[in-house]
Amino acid sequence: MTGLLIVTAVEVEAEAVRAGLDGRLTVSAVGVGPAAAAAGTARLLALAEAAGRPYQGVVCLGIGGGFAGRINIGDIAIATHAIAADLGAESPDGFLPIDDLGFGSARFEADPDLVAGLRAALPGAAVGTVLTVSTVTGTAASTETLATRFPDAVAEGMEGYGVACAAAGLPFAEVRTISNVIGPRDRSSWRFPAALAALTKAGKALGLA
Ligand SMILES: O=C(O)c1cccc(C(=O)CC[C@H]2O[C@@H](n3cnc4c(=O)[nH]cnc43)[C@H](O)[C@@H]2O)c1
Repeated sequence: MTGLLIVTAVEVEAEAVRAGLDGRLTVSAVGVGPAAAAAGTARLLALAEAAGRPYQGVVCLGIGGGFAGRINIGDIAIATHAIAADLGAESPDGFLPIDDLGFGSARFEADPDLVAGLRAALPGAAVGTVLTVSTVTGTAASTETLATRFPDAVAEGMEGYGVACAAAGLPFAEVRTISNVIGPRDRSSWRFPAALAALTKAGKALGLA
């Protein structure tokens, strides 16, 4: 996969991806959350464009939470869609996404060619929707709500939708490696080494594909 910009939220994730890539693609940490990720990604794309070396696509890579029963810690998730799960309005009848409010869409489809390439390079990966949240899900009630609203969601992270917005029509993909089960907050149960090792594996696959 050539000409891709790979973005992560934090530097430790970027280092894990680079460890698999041998410097063949640019990997940059752009910040935590959809707003920081969108701004950071847009800046990198604009700089490359101004330098006459525009990127051909953007991949958001990082660790994430996984929905129990759908994916396991240390597994890799390839997004078919990046959906901003908390972008909209609450109502007595339930959550209203911005799609229903007439303000655009909370949902981006990942580029089918990039998804196909990733699936071929990472045959053991789970494939499904990856949610973008501004607040890490941390109660049983909100986990149940999200699992019901998004039956095909396998994982959540905090950047995918923002990166997709910044990509502004360029091919976009998102890959999450699972550090924790989504549910009642218990930071001691997060398995960073397993998720970072899976990021290195994903980086290697990207470099070879
Ligand atoms: O403390 C560490 O060693 C460490 C190593 C690598 C990454 C981190 C982060 O805190 C990364 C923050 C990043 O993680 C994503 N994430 C992970 N789990 C979830 C989740 O359950 N729900 C939402 N996001 C999650 C997220 O994209 C953050 O940007 C720490």
